[in-house]
Amino acid sequence: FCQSLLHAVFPAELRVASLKLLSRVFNLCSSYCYYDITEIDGVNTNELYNAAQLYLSTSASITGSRLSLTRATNSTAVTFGLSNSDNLVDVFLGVPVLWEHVITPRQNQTFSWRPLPEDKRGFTLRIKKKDKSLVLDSYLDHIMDKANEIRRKNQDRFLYTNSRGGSLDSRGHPWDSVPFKHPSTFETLAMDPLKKEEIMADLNDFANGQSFYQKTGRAWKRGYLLYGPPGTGKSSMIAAMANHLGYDIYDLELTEVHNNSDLRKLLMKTSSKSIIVIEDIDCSINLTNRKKNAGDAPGRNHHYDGGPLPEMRGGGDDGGGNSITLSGLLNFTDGLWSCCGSERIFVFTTNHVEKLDPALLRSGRMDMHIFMSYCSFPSLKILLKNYLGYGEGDLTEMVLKELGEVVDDAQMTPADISEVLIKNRRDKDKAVNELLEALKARVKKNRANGGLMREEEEQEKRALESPKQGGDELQESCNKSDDNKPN
Ligand SMILES: Nc1ncnc2c1ncn2[C@@H]1O[C@H](COP(=O)(O)OP(=O)(O)OP(=O)(O)O)[C@@H](O)[C@H]1O
Ligand SMILES: [Mg+2]
Repeated sequence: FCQSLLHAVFPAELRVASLKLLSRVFNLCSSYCYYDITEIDGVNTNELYNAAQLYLSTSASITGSRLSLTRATNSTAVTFGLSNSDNLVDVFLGVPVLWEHVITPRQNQTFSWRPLPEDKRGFTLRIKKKDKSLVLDSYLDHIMDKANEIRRKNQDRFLYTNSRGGSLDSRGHPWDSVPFKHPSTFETLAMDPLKKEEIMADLNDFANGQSFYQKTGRAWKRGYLLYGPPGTGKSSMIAAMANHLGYDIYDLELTEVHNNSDLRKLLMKTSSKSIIVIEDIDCSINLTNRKKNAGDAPGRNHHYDGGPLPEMRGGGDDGGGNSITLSGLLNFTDGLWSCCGSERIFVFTTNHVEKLDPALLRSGRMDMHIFMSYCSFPSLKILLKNYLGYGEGDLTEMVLKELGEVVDDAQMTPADISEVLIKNRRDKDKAVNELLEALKARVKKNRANGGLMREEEEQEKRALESPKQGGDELQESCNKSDDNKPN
């Protein structure tokens, strides 16, 4: 009754005006200022709202009395949030900041391009007027940074592929994505611990190196070449890298890319903080022999000889089908286009490093060449721990010595060894015995073959450890093999 009386006595305009006046007087007297951060600003989603929610979720979980819980699609973590009208005090650089979450029902739907949620949500941020500059200068940035960090930690990464052969999806994206849930980590990866440390340090330096790259005028990217026989953990290493840094993976299928401009488009649609992978680079595309096959310039030596890249001399594409060129690929990884977006890692893998064009291996192209070798003794110990739970001291000295003696000469890949261990994982003693047998049998077989394979491996490894000199050596050996070829 009172309300209807009030409505009758005071016309609407007067009511609004008096409310405005009241709030002005209140604002003048108050020593606080308020910021509203609404979920939807006009028709756009307000990123700051989402960030604030995530940011507060870390402190809300400890101090809040009534919390809302959410779990995003594909996320493994639950996020805490403030419920309606709940308050929370956050302290930033010694200054207390009060947050309130306000949810009000949305009044009759106004016209918009997309349906809006039923209620309006927003945070109100209260801070002393004297601390105003602090909020505007650094607190909001701090929230955005922190939220991004939390998001990366919570969210499972995505694995993208371009298997659709260049066609776009409804939103104009050339990449398909699936949640990336590979369990491989540096801890489970069997390789020489020192080398592992080196790679992890390199990755950390890269991820924390924003100012370094800016200062030196370099694009914020890094290239790794992983090479070695099948089953030595190249793909596992890539997964471990992504898990270590919390990056997404773009698995680039070169055979599905039709030309250089498609390649560029794909690159432009990758996000930062990602690893772009080209697996089996020697097989996925025939970069070196392309022109020869097309009948252009017969008899050309297809190895890089210091002049312009082979593909550049021909000029243009070689007609239909797949016409990516080496120069196009290098432009993708190295050129001006490589730095649209930042914080990107390129990883190439190959089983036959000797087949790669030396232009790809030149120093500065791939920053780190990582040889994934056959299982060594330290790697073997990691596998024994992974599969059988054997730690330091669980196996007798004698068994360890025996394993150590044969493992190098056996030249078994970690994949081969895993196979033996998985098969017998219910009976640990049997697993170790069988492994010893398998290793010894391999040693015998290798000795019979004269150990030729191993020598070649070593040579390859030496060639790549000193990239400059390696390039020459490699080219020599390639030329030699060319000479031997029947014409
Ligand atoms: N270094 C390693 N550490 C732990 N597990 C390994 C390692 N190498 C191989 N494996 C195991 O062997 C399997 C095959 O390894 P992976 O796919 O990483 O090899 P790859 O080097 O990529 O082989 P390919 O050259 O054929 O692609 C994996 O499932 C993994 O469990
Ligand atoms: Mg692989």
